[in-house]
Amino acid sequence: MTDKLDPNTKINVEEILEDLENYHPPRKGWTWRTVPEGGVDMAGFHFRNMSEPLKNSVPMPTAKYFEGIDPQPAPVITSEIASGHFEDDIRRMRMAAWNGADHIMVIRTTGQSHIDGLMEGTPEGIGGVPITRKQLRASRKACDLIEDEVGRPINFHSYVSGVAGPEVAVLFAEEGVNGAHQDPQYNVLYRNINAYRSYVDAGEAKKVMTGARIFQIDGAHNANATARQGWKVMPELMVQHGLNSAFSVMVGMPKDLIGLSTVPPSAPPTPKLWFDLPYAVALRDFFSEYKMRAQQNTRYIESDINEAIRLHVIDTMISMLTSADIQSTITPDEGRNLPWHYNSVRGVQTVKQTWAALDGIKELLTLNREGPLGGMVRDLKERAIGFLTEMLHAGGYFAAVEQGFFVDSAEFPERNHDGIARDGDGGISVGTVIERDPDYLAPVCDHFGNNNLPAGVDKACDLVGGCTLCDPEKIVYIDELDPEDSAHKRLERTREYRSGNLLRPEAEWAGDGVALVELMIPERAEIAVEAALEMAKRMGLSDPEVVNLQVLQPAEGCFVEVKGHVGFDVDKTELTIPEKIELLPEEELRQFVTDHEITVVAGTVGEDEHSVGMREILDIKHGGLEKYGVKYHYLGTSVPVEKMVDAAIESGSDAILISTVISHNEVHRTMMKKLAELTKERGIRDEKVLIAGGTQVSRDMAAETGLDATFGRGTKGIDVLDAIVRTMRGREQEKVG
Ligand SMILES: Cc1ncc(COP(=O)(O)O)c(/C=N/CCC[C@H](N)C(=O)O)c1O
Repeated sequence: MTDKLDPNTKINVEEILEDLENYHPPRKGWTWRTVPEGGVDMAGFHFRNMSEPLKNSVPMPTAKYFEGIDPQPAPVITSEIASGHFEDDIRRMRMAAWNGADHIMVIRTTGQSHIDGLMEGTPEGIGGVPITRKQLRASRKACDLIEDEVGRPINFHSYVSGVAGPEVAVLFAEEGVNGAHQDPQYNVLYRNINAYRSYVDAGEAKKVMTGARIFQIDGAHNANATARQGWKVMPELMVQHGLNSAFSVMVGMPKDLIGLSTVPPSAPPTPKLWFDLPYAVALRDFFSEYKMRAQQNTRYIESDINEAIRLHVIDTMISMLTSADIQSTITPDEGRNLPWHYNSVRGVQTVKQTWAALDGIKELLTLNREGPLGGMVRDLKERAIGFLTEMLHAGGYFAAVEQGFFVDSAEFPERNHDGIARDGDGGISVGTVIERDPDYLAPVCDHFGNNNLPAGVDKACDLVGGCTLCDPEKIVYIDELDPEDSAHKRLERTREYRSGNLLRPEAEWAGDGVALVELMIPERAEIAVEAALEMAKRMGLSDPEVVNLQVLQPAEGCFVEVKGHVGFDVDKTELTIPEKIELLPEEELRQFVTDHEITVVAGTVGEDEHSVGMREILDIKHGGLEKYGVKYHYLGTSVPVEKMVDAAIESGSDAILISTVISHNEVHRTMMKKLAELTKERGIRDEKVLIAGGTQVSRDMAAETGLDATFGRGTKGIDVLDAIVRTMRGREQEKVG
């Protein structure tokens, strides 16, 4: 079994699944990032809100301008995964971790809350992953390898809720799950599980989670997502946070394990900050002793990924203006499909980029609590306290639930009386709370409520020689219940696409063949949809589906995104992979230019009037040679090759750059060969670097035409400079011998 991942080798999922019956997690409990007191310094930049950098990671694309740095925000960053195939998600966890996530949160399969026992094996999930012992062991085992590879612990997370809540909590404690949602209000309000049963179960679950130091996230975010107008439930959200936190403390959970799941509740086009900032401030005023798990808005995201990303940037900014111990991401495509792995990465990048951009913001800006913000904060607090007070007058929590206090569409104290009411004598599992006998005794640890331990017994499980929470060897491991509906069967089907030679695009599952096409259709929406589907079909995409349409102007046209499946495989052994050109570091190129005062002569040769390409190579505007200090003499277009050579001699230039776009009758080759021959005739071939470029020119033409380097489409100034420097340096080294 590999005990270390190689960054250049795909993770071996089959190997992860081996010997799981003997796997036990190397540690239990939640881990926070290491945040150096004095900040973090990278590439000459000082960061104030960052944690230790990673050993291996994928920096942002623009990091290449800043020595490739990849600063890591101080808070834990969450990536949420829900695909139904945990075996495919293991690779996605690795991608998320390399992009900066250290909290992998796995959504459970649809309806798992209503299953009154533990699921076993590795069946396929819908909208999420069946959380089972085998799946947890495989995922945690993969996270062990991935955290070692990136150089930072990973918190694996799922959900404790539903009628099997306590059993799931024990399973998580046994298997080293590091974080879990646990909030009895979730059962009551969103799964209609009997309220009394939910709180008794929650007591047990919280006790067990505490024993294993599993970090708890509450469920208040669900009210944001469920309420008709997300910002109207702000007073209630603070009450919901309070109820779960207070109950958790009563059960014995330490406050450093209690996380408030807070979502900035509104979104543009409303004046978002006037709702979300006062709320964020009021919440942190009330609950300063607890941990803040800031989420991003999931209620007001539609099918446009860019709109979602912009919203999430603002949500992240609100975290930075207030505080976040965990900054959770919502994949920007959650408003249109189950999260695709490259969108999970985009979600993490949103936090990384925003955090770096606004690093230290609280040292530059202070929240003006003397202005309207102070009043709005106070108003929210008063409303929350009023809500709680009215609950007491109504007869307490369970009575308030029965009266529909929660998720009412009005902002308390206004009421529309359309909240979620739950009958204390109703709901799933009603009447299943059984009072314990006075002499009740269970020989298990971390057990909630009265457990009459005999005198002199410190640990309950001493009575039976250890329980599964203390002695993992006592855990009964069930491998598969249905070998046909298992990860192994699915892995057989996808092996060629994961470790063989066949390639298909994928978005969610290995080999799913999903591709996304972006089109601008110059027509009104109802026509644009049908046209886009027809075009996707003709491109060979099967089951095409429009996943996003943005009207650019009702008559002029629409931007349309179409998802579909490709029906072919690409065999990678049949691909010609060009050798990778490693450019010299930019600073090295600049220094060489300075030391040698490099000058070039440039022009378009023959009867050829194309000038744009050469200008792009020369001018500073798009990263031309000028950007690196190179001086140039530009001779224009339709320049005779003789004139280029004369000019190079007269000016003492180091290089001659010719552009030759026209290629009928191979005239571009003729021009290139002529330049090489002419410099030889004039006895200056080894003094000048000879370079040609053009739309029909390719890199391998240099050898056949006798030039030093030749370039085709997409060439940048730095590519040409790299060739000049390498050629000149090579000649210098030859001279030295
Ligand atoms: C407090 C609580 N308990 C259980 C479950 C899961 O319950 P089931 O297995 O779907 O019945 C949830 C789910 N939350 C929705 C997604 C998470 C959200 N996007 C987040 O990032 O926090 C929950 O909130």
